[in-house]
Amino acid sequence: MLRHASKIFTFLHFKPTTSLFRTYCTNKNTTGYTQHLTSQQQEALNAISNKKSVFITGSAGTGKTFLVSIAIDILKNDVYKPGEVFVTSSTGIAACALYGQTLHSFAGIGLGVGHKHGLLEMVVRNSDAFERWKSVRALVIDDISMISGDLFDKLDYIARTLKGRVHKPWGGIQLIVSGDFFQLPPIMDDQYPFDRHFAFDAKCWNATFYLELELTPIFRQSEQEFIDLLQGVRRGRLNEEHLRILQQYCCKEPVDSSVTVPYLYPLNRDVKIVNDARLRSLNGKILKYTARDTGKKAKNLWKWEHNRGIAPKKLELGIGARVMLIKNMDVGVGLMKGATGTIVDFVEQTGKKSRGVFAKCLLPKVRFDSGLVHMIGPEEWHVMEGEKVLATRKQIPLILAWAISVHKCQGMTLDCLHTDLSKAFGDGMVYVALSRVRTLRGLYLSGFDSSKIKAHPKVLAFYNNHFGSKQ
Ligand SMILES: Nc1ncnc2c1ncn2[C@@H]1O[C@H](COP(=O)(O)OP(=O)(O)OP(=O)(O)O)[C@@H](O)[C@H]1O
Repeated sequence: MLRHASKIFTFLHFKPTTSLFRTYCTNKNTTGYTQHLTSQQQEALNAISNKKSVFITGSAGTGKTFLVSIAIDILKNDVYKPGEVFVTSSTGIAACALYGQTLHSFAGIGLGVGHKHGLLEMVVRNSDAFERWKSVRALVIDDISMISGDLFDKLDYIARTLKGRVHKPWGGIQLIVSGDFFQLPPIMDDQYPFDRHFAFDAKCWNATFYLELELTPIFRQSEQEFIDLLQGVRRGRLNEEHLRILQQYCCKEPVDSSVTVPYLYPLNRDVKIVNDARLRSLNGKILKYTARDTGKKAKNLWKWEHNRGIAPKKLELGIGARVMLIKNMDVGVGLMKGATGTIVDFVEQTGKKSRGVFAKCLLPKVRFDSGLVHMIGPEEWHVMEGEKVLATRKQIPLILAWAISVHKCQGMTLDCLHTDLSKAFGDGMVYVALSRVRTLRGLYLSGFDSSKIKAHPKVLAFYNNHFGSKQ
């Protein structure tokens, strides 16, 4: 009781109290969050509310994204004007989750290829991008692991020049950067100088941050042996005990045959083949849902954003289809991103909510694995530029879920998953896949190859040097 009370005490004594309390209440009302902040999370928010640049890292499930969403609220409401805070991510999926845009589209640098002077000229010629750089006072970058050090330095150069403060890192813009370098790395490309592959390799990295913080308590998993195993996988170091546990979960079949476990594939191509084949094998009627996209400005840009976002343009569903919810609807009753279930019916829906968007106004009724049966109506996704809505997509918040890609499930928490670790490629992929699942009981492996579990030596060295974390 005392412990609980003191946690609330520290929570309420965080400055600015009003904003955090508002965030907390907002979260509670709309998504059912009821968490209290850890002292590390509070330390980060203290620095952020004092306009310091902060790098937040930590293992999967330590609450990085959760913390960043609170930080955004504080920055927009208590530190700056909403239009001075820009929220970005390396991928459209993560950007949509935080109601932001990709870093590339914020910056107005196209693919970001070429010399920094050329990119600066590109920004100056683009009045919208130029205006964004002029207005931005705080820039949030989530999922930093997929941004290269080369790009990080180029953006620092653009910021210094456009802000007219060439001696200040990022021209004095406050940076809130989060991510885990042990997860998916930047796509290898000849254009990146090898010595500046990771963002932490950037020449400006050390000068940029006032605080670099590694969050340690893990919230997604609670079994200690699973947490230890995941830490081993994260660092590419598996001991005999970890290998024995993975072996034990290899080729295990679901005990309850009525439970269908989603299969995680590294490649989208494989995901589509499996889902299409399974949908057609149901031999039932297939209903097609086409998303309604709106937004006048930068049509190509938002199409590009959405295509990397999570709501599909075209969605095919049928009775018996395995589906996954891709948006938090009501966390309190279990309608959260990542919840899986089966379509049991289609229900005719008249009225405003479904008008004109979906074929025959039939909405899917899903029996979730939790037992909850719920009709799923359309939801909206926005591509934001600061406070401005650039584009909106309206679609049923479901995807077929016999198979899912590792990239699509990033940031998600799953009750169970099936994967073949021997097919993984690249650093971090095995770790991202395994760390989605809450418990070892929910893990089904059809193979694993211990040589595929590896961490990049530079990433290991970065964490050892910066955080002294050698666990
Ligand atoms: N202080 C806290 N107390 C309790 N739960 C928390 C706390 N902070 C975060 N969580 C919960 O932990 C879970 C994981 O958080 P989140 O998705 O933000 O982790 P993450 O570090 O971004 O993970 P990943 O790297 O896999 O994307 C969420 O359900 C979140 O609500």
